[in-house]
Amino acid sequence: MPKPKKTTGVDPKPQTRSAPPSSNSAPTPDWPPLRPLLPATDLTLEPLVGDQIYLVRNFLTSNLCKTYASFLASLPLTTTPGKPKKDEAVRVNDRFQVQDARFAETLWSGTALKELITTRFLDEDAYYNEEGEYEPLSTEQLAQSAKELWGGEPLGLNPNIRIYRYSAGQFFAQHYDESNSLTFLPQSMTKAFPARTTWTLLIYLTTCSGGETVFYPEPTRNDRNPEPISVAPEVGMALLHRHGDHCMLHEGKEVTSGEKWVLRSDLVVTR
Ligand SMILES: O=C(O)CCC(=O)C(=O)O
Ligand SMILES: [Fe+2]
Repeated sequence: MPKPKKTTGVDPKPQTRSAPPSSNSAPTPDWPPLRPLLPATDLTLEPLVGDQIYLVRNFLTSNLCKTYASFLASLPLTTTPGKPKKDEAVRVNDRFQVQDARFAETLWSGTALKELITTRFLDEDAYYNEEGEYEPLSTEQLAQSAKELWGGEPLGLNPNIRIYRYSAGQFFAQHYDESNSLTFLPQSMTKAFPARTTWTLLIYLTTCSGGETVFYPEPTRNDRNPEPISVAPEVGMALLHRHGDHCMLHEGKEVTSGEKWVLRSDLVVTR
């Protein structure tokens, strides 16, 4: 098997809310409003592999996904070449990329994501002491746990928004996602932070045949031949996986029928 590659395609230039769009980026789309949504209280961050992969089912409603898939089809998507540049993973899909800090902020705080990531990321067990009694965490304890899980204090989402459409025959070969450094200005603050991305966010807008995102755990002494972990796209499901130094090898399997639409960003935390 050829050595898996790192992906690029992430604009490493620092971006802030007030930064003018860079000349090589597309004009920001007139995104449909993110409604209807389920109330945040109906959603959970479900650990698929603790500390590595989390799912949020029904993160976007199926009506909203339909609206988005047809809206996104009107954007100028470009087919990535089958022959990648040196050191890039083979990736064959249609893609659209834009720097849009405002949309990234809406996706963060206009949905359940911010709440799930900053306050509702712990397992039930974390709230029970050794005697089995319920013991709420202090604000400081919660912030410390968030920092440990997310690799820093969560600030928001990467303004670098990527849209993928995979039709039958298209795929994204095995690779690791890289962490990127950026300067980040959260909506509610006046000061920009040195920041970096630590987790990949994928939001599936459709289902299809094939097209699973498959993760390959590293063999360990206890498990020399771990089973791959396969996630089949579900309408409106969000997937978060750790990237950078602790990224699991993964791929987007070939779509065999239908279309797989994915919206991608990354979690941004303090550096
Ligand atoms: O489309 C997928 O299932 C995987 C996408 C991916 O790995 C990426 O965007 O880096
Ligand atoms: Fe990836």
